[in-house]
Order: sequence, then structure tokens, then C-alpha cells
Amino acid sequence: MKRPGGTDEQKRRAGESAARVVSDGDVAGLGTGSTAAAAIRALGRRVDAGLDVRGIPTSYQSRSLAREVGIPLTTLDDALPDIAIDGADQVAGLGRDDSADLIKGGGAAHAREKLVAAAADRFVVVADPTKLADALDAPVPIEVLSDAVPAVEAALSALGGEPTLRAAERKDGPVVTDNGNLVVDCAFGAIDDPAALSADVGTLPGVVEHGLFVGLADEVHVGVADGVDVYPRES
Ligand SMILES: O=C[C@H](O)[C@H](O)[C@H](O)COP(=O)(O)O
Repeated sequence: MKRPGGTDEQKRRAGESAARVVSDGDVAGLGTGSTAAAAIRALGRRVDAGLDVRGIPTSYQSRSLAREVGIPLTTLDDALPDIAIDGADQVAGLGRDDSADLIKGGGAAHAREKLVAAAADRFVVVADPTKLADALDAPVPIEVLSDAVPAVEAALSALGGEPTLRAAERKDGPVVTDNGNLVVDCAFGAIDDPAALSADVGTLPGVVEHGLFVGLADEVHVGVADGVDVYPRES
């Protein structure tokens, strides 16, 4: 899916930078979206050059692309990822001591993405400069069981959010995730305490997973005009 963001060149640089930190013999989580796709293509080129790696895809999209570029696949049943590489819709908190906070799920893949990122020893985020923010303020994608949508929307409103069921673009009705559920995008304005909101939303009955990624990112590789900025910066 084409979403607003940086240039293909910025995404390629970020993706190549992240693919370079994959080591021979690694199991690598393969994220979803256009920036993660750049990393998967770069990893495929390393496989062509002899790298031994197995990928764990986070979506139909990443599985198809990994197969296309020749990355052997495995599953969480058989292996845990040494590393996971994935994009983000918004990144806040770069440069501070603890982990950057993310909003993910613009492609409705955040449930499997969080599962794989949390299972990985090292979670590397790939982004372009349009994703960087001082504070998270984008709507938070929330995957919800279809029967639970009215109750979850009411609970999100009580938390101060403005929920909207995500509509499909080339299908009548809502977006249906790879897991067969629906997505509610909930605007909260600027999120002062992402960890507290993550806990509040995550405990609502009927919520499968939400797109706040707090305390998970180990590194962020940002493709810029003339290279890549890697956070945390080496001192
Ligand atoms: O559900 C999709 C994912 O969380 C993506 O990683 C996220 O939306 C960023 O995608 P893109 O790199 O295409 O902006």
C-alpha cells in the first residue's frame, strides 16, 4: 500500500543500513510496509551474495516479498528472531536515553509485527525523516475482534480518544487484517504518556493488539539525503 512518507531513496538507504547489521546464521523478523520492503530487498541481495539467514515474515506482504527475493523462511514455532527490522508510522524520543516510542500499523500489520519485534533480541527500526516527531500524535491503529468494535469504540472514547473504523479503499466495508479482524484508528492528540496509554488500550476486551510500540526499539536507522542517521548515536 502506498502511504505518504519520505522518498524511495531515503527508504532504500535506511533499509540497506539495517540489512547490513544482520549476521551470518541469523533468524530475522521481516517487517511490513514500504520501508521494511526496502530492507527485505537489501537482505535478499545479501542472500544472493551468500548470507545464511532465515526470515520470519510479519504479513502476507512481507512473506510474498521475501519469497520473491529468495530469503528462506521459518516461523516462530521453529525459531526466535535474533533481529527484527521494521518500519514505523511515527517515531518519537530519538536522542533520549531510553528507547524511542513508535506508532505502527498503517498497513494493519502491527499485531504480528509487535509479536516478532518483542521476540527478537534486537529490534531495528527503519524510517525516513518524515516519520520523526517530538511527541507521538498520530492516530493509533488498534486491531479489534469484529464483534467487539462498538464496545471498544465506546471504551476508547471514554479514554479521551476519537475512534474511526478503518475503511477499505478497494473493497466495500472495513479493512480486514491478515488475522481476520478489523482496525480502529484512534486519535488521542499528543500522547503525553505512551506507556500508560499502551497499558490502558491493551487491556480492553476485544482488542487484539494496538500500534503503540513502547520500550521495544533498540535502534532507529533514518535514511536522509546524504546517508543514514543511526540512533542511538555512538558516543
Ligand atoms: O502495518 C504496517 C507497519 O506498521 C508499517 O511498518 C508502517 O505502517 C510503516 O510503513 P511505511 O514504511 O510504508 O511507511
